[in-house]
Formats: sequence, structure tokens, C-alpha cells
Amino acid sequence: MGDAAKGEMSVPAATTSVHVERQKRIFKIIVIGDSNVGKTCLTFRFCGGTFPEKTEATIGVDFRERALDLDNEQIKLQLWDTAGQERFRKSMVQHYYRNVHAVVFVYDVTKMGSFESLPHWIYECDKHNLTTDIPRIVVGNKCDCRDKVAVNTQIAQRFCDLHNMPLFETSAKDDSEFDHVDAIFITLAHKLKSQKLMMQPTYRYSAGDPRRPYVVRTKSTESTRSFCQQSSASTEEAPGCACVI
Ligand SMILES: Nc1nc2c(ncn2[C@@H]2O[C@H](COP(=O)(O)OP(=O)(O)OP(=O)(O)O)[C@@H](O)[C@H]2O)c(=O)[nH]1
Repeated sequence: MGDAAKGEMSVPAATTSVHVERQKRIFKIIVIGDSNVGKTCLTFRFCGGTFPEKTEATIGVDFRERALDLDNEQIKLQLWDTAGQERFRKSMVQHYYRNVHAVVFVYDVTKMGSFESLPHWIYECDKHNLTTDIPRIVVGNKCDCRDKVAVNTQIAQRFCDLHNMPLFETSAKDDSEFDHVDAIFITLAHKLKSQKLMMQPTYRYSAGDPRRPYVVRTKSTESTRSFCQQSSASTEEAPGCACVI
């Protein structure tokens, strides 16, 4: 009698090899605020290391990424530089707010109007179900324009305290502030890294491996998170969730 007839199945090697490959955690950070406050320049400064000579109004969204090594873990920050102008936002808005891990609100310290718009941008986030447990920070940009400052630090600080967000004042333009821009995003990265919400390290399994976890695409950050918490709690053999962002 053959093995199969005895009830034993021979399993092809491809399905048994646990090809586990550690992947970088990717954190999606949206950068929002009025047009012209310097969102493109800040993200460019952090990801590219320089201040762009010339920028044009962002249409829809631009992406910039930077890999970081934090405490021996490679992570990637994916910055979504969003359009400040309403007419360039319309078609993309749904995409901005999907599976966001952190929000950076930017205003221009020389334009009171851009600071006064912050409640509008906060409301936008709330409307799209970005809960307050997602790290949010406020950046007052263009501090190099010292003689044109219109938004006083104390007022900005009071606003941020009220909304429970840290405030950073900096300049994407001023070369001496380069380290500061870096520090702002790296601080955020540390915060994200320490929050083990949905972004457990993911593993790549061979196709057909029964241990391969489900991959879900969902529109809601909240439901993604609760799914992931449930799945990692109930699936002993799947060491991390494989949510796709
Ligand atoms: N002085 C000074 N100018 C800056 C700074 N950051 C940006 N700018 C200038 O501000 C203008 C707008 O910068 P962007 O980065 O394109 O602004 P944005 O917020 O991305 O604008 P949208 O794409 O329309 O939403 C450009 O002329 C930049 O050169 C800064 O730190 N200091």
C-alpha cells in the first residue's frame, strides 16, 4: 500500500519551507496645511537634504520617502506632501487619509491666516476618522523670516496645548535648521516605532504556505487596526499582520 493510501500526504517542499523575510515597517505620514506654507520644502529638506530652489503648487499629492535606522531597526517614513489648494485636492482627498500613521500640520509663521486655518485642517482629519491616538504634530515654518513673524510662539503654543499636540518652529530654508527639521521627523518616527499598534514587523511567506496571513485592504484606519489586533491575537502562527498600506 502506498503512502497516500495510508493517509499520509507528501507535501511539496515549496509549501513547507517557511521563507520568512523581515520587512521594513513603513509609516505613512501626511503633511497638511494651507497652500504656500512650505510643505513641499519641508518634506524635500527631510528626504532630499536640500531646500528646493523652485517649487510649484502641489497637485494632488507627492510622495517622498526616507529610510531610517532606529535602534537597529530599519524603518521607512513615507511622507505624503498634500496640495494646500482646494482645487488641487478634490480628486485625491480619499487617498490621503487612508491608513495614516501620523499627521504633520504646517503653518507659515509669517501668515496669521495659515495658523488660523489649523482648526480647519484638524476638522478635515476628524472628518476622515483619523483618531487622536494617531500622533499629530504642528510645525510653524519659515522661522528664518524673523522680521516678518506674525504668529507669536506663545499663541501657537497655547493652541497646541489645547489640542494636545507638540509644536515645532523651524525653517526648511535655513541651512542651520537642517538638523532641526531632521529631528522633528525623527522624533515622530521614534514615537511611531514605539507605538506597536498595527505595524508589527511583517513577514513574507512563500505562496501556498498555510501560515501566510490574510492580506486586507480596507478604507478605514480604525477597522484596519482592530482587524490587525484581532488577527495577531488569534493567529498564533502568524507572527505579524500583513496589512498593506
Ligand atoms: N523663507 C522661507 N521660504 C520658504 C520656506 N519654506 C518654503 N518657502 C517658500 O515658500 C513657498 C511655498 O513653498 P512650498 O513648499 O511649495 O509650499 P506648499 O505648502 O507645498 O504649497 P502647496 O503645494 O501649494 O500646498 C516657496 O516659494 C518656498 O521657496 C522657509 O522655511 N523659509
